Amino acid sequence: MVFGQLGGKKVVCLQGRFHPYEHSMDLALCTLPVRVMHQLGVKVMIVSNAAGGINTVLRHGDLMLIKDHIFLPGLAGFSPLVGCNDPRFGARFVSVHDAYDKQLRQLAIDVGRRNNMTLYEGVYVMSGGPQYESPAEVSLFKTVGADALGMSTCHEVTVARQCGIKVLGFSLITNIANLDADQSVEVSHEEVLDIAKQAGERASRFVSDIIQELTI
Ligand SMILES: O=P(O)(O)O[C@H]1O[C@H](CO)[C@@H](O)[C@H]1O
Ligand SMILES: Nc1nc2[nH]cnc2c(=O)[nH]1
Repeated sequence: MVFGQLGGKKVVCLQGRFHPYEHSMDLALCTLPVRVMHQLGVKVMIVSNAAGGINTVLRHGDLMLIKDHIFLPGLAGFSPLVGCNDPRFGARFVSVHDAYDKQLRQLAIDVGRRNNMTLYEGVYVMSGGPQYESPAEVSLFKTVGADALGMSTCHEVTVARQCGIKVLGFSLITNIANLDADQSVEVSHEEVLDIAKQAGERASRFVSDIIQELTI
């Protein structure tokens, strides 16, 4: 965790995140930093991730605001909220209806517009990974309404919502996930890292501009 000030606000920044595929799907462990942030008094969490584009409008380097998510591991019982519930972190049963705060999304859209950025809005689906998806799996996700695909974020957002932290999330599209099994093009982690590196500065400027304008 890095502590500092940005736009007159106190911020804490994670230098990385724990992925369920790195920790045998122990989602309670992977979300510990979110619970620590709650105990520190954090009110707003901004999450970002690298994701494969499913929606055909999405191209390499695009930013997609997350409007909603499909938490596949969570639906299958791998939720950070299973097990004993500690009421210091919120209720046993949690609504994620408004997981990605509408006012924060509007603020991000306004900031993007002022900076002439093209911003998409869509649904992020989290798979367990670490293998990338087969073309048939991507096609399944497309059918159920997903626009972008990754292996993170939903477990962190679920814990944040349980704690009452408001969330803004966006995906950087690092690869086109929507591929044909007969094409020779495939996703690689090198491609993901390369596009993420190129977009780093633009994405961090976007986040700082949003933080400057936060009124919470
Ligand atoms: O979601 P983040 O951590 O940004 O990274 C995404 O990119 C990695 C795969 O290339 C996976 O970890 C996936 O979740
Ligand atoms: N699951 C998944 N995660 C990603 N992270 C970056 N790209 C991808 C992708 O295509 N699929």
